Amino acid sequence: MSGGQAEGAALAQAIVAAHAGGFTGFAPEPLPPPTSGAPVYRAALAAASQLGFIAQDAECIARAWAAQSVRTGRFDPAQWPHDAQDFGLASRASRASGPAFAECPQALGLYAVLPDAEWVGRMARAGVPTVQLRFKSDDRAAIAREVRAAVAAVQDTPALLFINDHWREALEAGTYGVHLGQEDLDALAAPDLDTLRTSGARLGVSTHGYAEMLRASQARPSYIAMGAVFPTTLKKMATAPQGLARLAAYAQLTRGYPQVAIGGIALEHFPQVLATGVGSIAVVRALVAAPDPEAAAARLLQAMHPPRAP
Ligand SMILES: Cc1ncc(COP(=O)(O)OP(=O)(O)O)c(N)n1
Ligand SMILES: Cc1ncsc1CCOP(=O)(O)O
Ligand SMILES: [Mg+2]
Repeated sequence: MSGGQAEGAALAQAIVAAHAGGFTGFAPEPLPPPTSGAPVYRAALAAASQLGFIAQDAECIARAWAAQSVRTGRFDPAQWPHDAQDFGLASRASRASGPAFAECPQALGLYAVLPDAEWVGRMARAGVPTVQLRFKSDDRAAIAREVRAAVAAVQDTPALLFINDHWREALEAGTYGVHLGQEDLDALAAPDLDTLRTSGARLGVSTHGYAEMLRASQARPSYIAMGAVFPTTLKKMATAPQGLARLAAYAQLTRGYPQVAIGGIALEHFPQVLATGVGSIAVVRALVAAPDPEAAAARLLQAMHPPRAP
């Protein structure tokens, strides 16, 4: 090992030593091919891989760490990068990153993701402030019907309605917003994204790690969803559950956006999830699999807004 390599390995070990206690529970990932020779970049790439970040996220972390050390003029292994500029995360506030989607509340509160319009109406009437129709079907007529029924179901309630996947039907029905996954966003042609944005509909985007957050920010959506935080049986996830420490890091990075945490979140997790700073928690099974969904909604709403200590 050359002197330079030994120095790089020592820097990487210093980062791992400073953060292994926080980012626990992930097996090391293979070291991806480096795209820069900068010593801090290389050390951070090795450290992030050792801490279990997948290649595309390790690359983002390494680049951010190098940018941070240039910006601050020093390298501190304890200072995990959190600055949006160091990551190249597009800001919602700055017009320099392009036009943004319409705003939604910074804190969307309890967010119920629901399989059909009947559930949407039921949870809206139970006082859930944000609801999503996640109706999985290839039948265009059935989709349009269900979207219209969901719009009607929230009409006499203050609930904000997002439609998952079916953005054209959502626009036709004039819903408050649309939720898209990364693949949906990638598949959307630029003119369609413009149509969606100029319609005034809010856009939420799913993310599962740093690289997807940077990608999502390019669209300057109304909110960024992050997960899965914990294991979920509802959906096959391509990435491991991210856990609370990563969620806290993601929330810090994306604090210019309203944030939604999702995935395996149950009542008992609410205090720790809220402590990461996210303004919204999305759940499926905690409501639809509950023996009494209205009572479950009341408990989750209370956990979302715990009374302050006197
Ligand atoms: C609030 C919220 N976050 C994430 C998702 C997941 O959406 P997506 O990635 O589009 O996956 P499907 O739900 O379509 O399977 C969501 N629906 N809501
Ligand atoms: C749709 C979706 N996207 C990421 S996790 C998830 C499912 C969340 O369901 P649950 O709250 O029951 O784990
Ligand atoms: Mg989807």
